Amino acid sequence: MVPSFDNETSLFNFVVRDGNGIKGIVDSGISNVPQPYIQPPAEQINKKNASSEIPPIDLSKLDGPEHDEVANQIELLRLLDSSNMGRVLYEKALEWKDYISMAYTNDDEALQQWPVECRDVALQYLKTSREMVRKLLEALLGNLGVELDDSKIDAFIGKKMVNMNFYPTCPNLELKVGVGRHSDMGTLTILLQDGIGGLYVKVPEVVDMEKKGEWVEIPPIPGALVINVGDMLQIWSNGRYKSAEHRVRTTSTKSRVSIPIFTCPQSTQKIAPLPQVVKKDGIARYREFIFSDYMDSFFGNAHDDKKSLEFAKINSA
Ligand SMILES: O=C(O)CCC(=O)C(=O)O
Ligand SMILES: [Fe+2]
Repeated sequence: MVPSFDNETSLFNFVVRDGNGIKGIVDSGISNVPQPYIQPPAEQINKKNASSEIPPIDLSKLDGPEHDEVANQIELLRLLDSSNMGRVLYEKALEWKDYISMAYTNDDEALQQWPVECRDVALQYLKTSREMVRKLLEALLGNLGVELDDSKIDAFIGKKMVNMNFYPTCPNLELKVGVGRHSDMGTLTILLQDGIGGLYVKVPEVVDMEKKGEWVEIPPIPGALVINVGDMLQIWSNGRYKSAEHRVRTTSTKSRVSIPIFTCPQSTQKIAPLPQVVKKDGIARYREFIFSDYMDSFFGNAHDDKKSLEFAKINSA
């Protein structure tokens, strides 16, 4: 039976006290991680080799004389980037995290339906980020020669979701559990992480960069947000922006919190590479489809090597 979360402690009691979440399992005093949560050896992160040299970008400079330079840095993100919205099934291992997903349609509904413990702060975070997301999208599309105006914005980010992720400590198997590799499905993901670390991005094989094909850590930087380009932006850009594969490692000593905002199109939105880009490229690398069909395919398959994008790829392109 689905429990009802209608007071300030019922959600906590269900997940933690009654042991239905990962934190509940850990608090019950287990000494071994249950098998379904252990990533297969090939998927485990070797922390020693995973390093990071990715500098943060100061987005406030988009409004000043350094606009072009910063827009170019954002352009570089296409090499590294990527929304999953509730990926649970079909992974190689279950995720070592407790999380809630709060889908946003309007303020009234959010205030009615989101958990009372966090709805105000989550709504404030969503609203505070709105202008920044818009500027970012403007810069990214501007780099492709596409102008973003109010009439178009919903086609790109008409739907939003705030998640709150809690990764409890993992008793005895450091580095072996977490969140498996995936690219986010939507347009842009705005990720706030605490100071613990453990987020890794894979540098694509196809770029001329020193660490190509390697997993690099995206260390927490106070005051910085991580921006992931999602699969939809890869498709709209006809493959110029790459949605990044990323994954999360948990540790045996410190729990971790992250709060992504996923932005994506409405489920009925038609998606296809932007005509301006196809014209320049002389070829469309992805076919047209409806976003809900992409979601079905995304959630129905494991996320190796960004296979989710195969759904839309034109193989002869
Ligand atoms: O916790 C993180 O840093 C990333 C979480 C993530 O990738 C996701 O929820 O899609
Ligand atoms: Fe993600």
